[in-house]
Amino acid sequence: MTDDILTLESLTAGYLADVPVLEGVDLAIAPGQAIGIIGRNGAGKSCLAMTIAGALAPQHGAIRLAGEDISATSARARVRSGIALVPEGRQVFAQLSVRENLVAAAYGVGRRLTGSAFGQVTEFFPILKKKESHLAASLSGGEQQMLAIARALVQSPQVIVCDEPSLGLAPVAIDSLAQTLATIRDSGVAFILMEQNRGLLEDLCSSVNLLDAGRIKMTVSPEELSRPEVMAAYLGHAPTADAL
Ligand SMILES: Nc1ncnc2c1ncn2[C@@H]1O[C@H](COP(=O)(O)OP(=O)(O)OP(=O)(O)O)[C@@H](O)[C@H]1O
Repeated sequence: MTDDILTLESLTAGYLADVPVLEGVDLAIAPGQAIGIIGRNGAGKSCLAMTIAGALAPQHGAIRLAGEDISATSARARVRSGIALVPEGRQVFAQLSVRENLVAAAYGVGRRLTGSAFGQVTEFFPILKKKESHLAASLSGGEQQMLAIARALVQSPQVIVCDEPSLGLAPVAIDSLAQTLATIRDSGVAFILMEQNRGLLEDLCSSVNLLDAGRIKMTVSPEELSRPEVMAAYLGHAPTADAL
């Protein structure tokens, strides 16, 4: 028995039956720990996020939450048991207000959004409280990302899987996102970040895994990301000055 909240054991999975994208992935993550996943386009990062969240079923191997094998459970059961997905592209309900988006997320785990839950979550993102009646479509990209994370938080997750949270955000929005995610992590929530932004990985993660053609090719500390051989493995060629 370990203290890890989530473990993946020899996980093989893909979008189509018998066409594996991920092969033999092993990962372990403790409460209050964040780990990063990097990889080229098509390496399988989104496939990994969706398999952990239960949107894709494993073909082989196991996913354990607090030691219990949840590999065969549905996406709905996964989120109820404490695994929340913040999908690539945010996917908030554009034509619902900020508050309605949070009500819908709470409903997804069979709860009403209480005033105190709304207060707790918007403490992390005060702008969402200020804009609670605004349509999600009217929010900036950074605010929509905050809403996507707030939707996960109202589901009281033990693990949040974030697929490319910095995508399309300005540097200042990424800095502010990193600070907030660090506060959430320090409250005991575990994070898996499919992410390309080195600053965000350095601010949040204790280790970073390089996914290459569906396999974990190496695991490094965030500080090691700038090593030429790590960057070359990630990029597939010698690094240039602005890479990663
Ligand atoms: N819906 C799908 N059906 C079948 N194959 C898919 C589907 N989506 C992606 N793939 C394939 O699965 C492989 C992994 O894709 P995936 O999107 O998981 O990688 P990724 O690392 O998230 O890439 P990106 O950084 O471009 O989002 C790729 O070869 C891709 O072409």
